[in-house]
Amino acid sequence: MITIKNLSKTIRGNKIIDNLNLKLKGITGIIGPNGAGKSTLMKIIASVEKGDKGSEIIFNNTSNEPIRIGYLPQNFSIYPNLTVYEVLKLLATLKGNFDSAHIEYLIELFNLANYKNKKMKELSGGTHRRVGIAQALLNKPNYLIIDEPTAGLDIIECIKLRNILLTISEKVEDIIISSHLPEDIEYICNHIVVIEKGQKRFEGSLSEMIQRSENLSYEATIELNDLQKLNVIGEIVKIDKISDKLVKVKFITRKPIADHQLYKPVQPGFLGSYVSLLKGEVVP
Ligand SMILES: Nc1ncnc2c1ncn2[C@@H]1O[C@H](COP(=O)(O)OP(=O)(O)OP(=O)(O)O)[C@@H](O)[C@H]1O
Repeated sequence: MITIKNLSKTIRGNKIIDNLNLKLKGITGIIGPNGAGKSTLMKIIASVEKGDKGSEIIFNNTSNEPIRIGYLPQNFSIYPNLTVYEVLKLLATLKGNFDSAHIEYLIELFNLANYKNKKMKELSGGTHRRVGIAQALLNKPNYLIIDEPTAGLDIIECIKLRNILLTISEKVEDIIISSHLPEDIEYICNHIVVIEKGQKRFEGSLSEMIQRSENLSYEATIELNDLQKLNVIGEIVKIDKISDKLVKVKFITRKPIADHQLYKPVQPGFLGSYVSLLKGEVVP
């Protein structure tokens, strides 16, 4: 578990992180809108940056192993003219942990065998991201910090990477993933932190998060032309097209809904709960 106490970060007079207190355990997903402070928080946990005076990050290591942190920054673009193998070898050496068998294991785990001799600048976004996570595992970390694992990836690459992260989770004490994609968090994480404007809006399990916004979520089948009217009643979180004119819409609202023939109460799901939290519909 990683305990974060009174963490603040001020950059040029702006409070980017505002007194965060968190207990991160298992696979934690940090989610929030653009500019919420996720990357800044990840950098501080990875010890790349420091919090303001009085901020504490405590690694509650359950084993006798020394603390080793693996980190994938949001923008991982290094050594464009080196091959995948050369990058892994170089970074392992720099981390003081060159082990060719482990590099081969990571190449296999991340399905990189066909790219071993390709230059970094020749890789697709998905392959690049896989190399990024592989390099974060070079020092056999017990804490893994991955900033936006699926940034810019297509849906198939996203699914592959999520599966790999689940596989890795058995080998490390804690994984912390930040994302602005609800799917990343919903499918991988057992502990969720929602931050906005550097402040905590929620911390807990998926079921606890969903519980917070129960009785706020509804579904209705309406004419496409009526979508704007629904926008006045609540916040639309999902639209499924039924025909050229009809759509099934899921929305959240705190306003009392009388017509339960038209508007049926439904489970909010992760996305509904997340939007409720950001819209201040539920009390954190
Ligand atoms: N070095 C810096 N100097 C000035 N402002 C910064 C710096 N680093 C971050 N910020 C500001 O802090 C805020 C939070 O940035 P951060 O990158 O941590 O957010 P984020 O939640 O990761 O956003 P995104 O999802 O867009 O990546 C933003 O308003 C950003 O402009």
